[in-house]
Amino acid sequence: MSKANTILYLDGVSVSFDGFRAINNLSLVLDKGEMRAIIGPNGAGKTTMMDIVTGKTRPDAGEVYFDGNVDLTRHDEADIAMLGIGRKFQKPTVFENHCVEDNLLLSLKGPRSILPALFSRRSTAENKRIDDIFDIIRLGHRRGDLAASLSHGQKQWLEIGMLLAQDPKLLLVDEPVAGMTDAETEETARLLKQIAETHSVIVVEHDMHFVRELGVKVTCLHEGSVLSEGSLDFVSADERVVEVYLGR
Ligand SMILES: Nc1ncnc2c1ncn2[C@@H]1O[C@H](COP(=O)(O)OP(=O)(O)OP(=O)(O)O)[C@@H](O)[C@H]1O
Repeated sequence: MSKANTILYLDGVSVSFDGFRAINNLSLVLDKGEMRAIIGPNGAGKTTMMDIVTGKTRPDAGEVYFDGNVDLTRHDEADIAMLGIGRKFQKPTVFENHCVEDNLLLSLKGPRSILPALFSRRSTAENKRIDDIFDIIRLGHRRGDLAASLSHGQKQWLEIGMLLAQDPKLLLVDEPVAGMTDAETEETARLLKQIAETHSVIVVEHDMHFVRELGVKVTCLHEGSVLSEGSLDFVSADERVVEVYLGR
């Protein structure tokens, strides 16, 4: 298959830990600009797949390409972040003792140290970037408030904003709605759809209501490989998916 229009291309990827195959001949392709939801039972390999993409774990076998022709197996974690892959872990890790706006400023892409980031005059372009991100993460009215005062859901949105500040081409988002209220969950689906208009996104989630709201192609992983892939309706009607995951 051609890698030309892909943002992520995994083929025949395997990795074992102490003889246990966590990822087993995994092939997964994401087109440029696509948002994909990844589902699957605990231990299916979702986190390990993202560890491979971000360079945290090296595959034992297989091809891992980013943005067409960049061989990610030849790059380390720091390189891969610079190349334009941003990852958001499940638990929010914002700078609690800084205000919301400073959290975004500290994350803006480019060589900067903390003090100049906070105290130097900002360029018009930087101000525009920050305003645009505030529009997406729905926190413009909380700019000056301490990050510690945000709700759990708002902290997740702020961290998504911090990811956007690094200007990634591909965002990997791990269980963003765990612990959110229903209203926050629905808003998060809208927010990610907005982000997906200009970025490629992979979202790992167990919340099927949220996955339905996203309205994107779904990949169900099981035992380190793709068990089923297609629309949510297609995947949820797959008896194997019901057996190992949805029916539980
Ligand atoms: N560093 C490691 N050393 C040993 N085993 C590991 C390591 N990382 C993952 N595994 C094992 O690999 C398998 C896949 O784990 P992984 O965390 O990728 O699954 P997951 O789909 O993300 O699950 P969850 O939904 O619970 O987060 C599990 O059986 C796990 O115990």
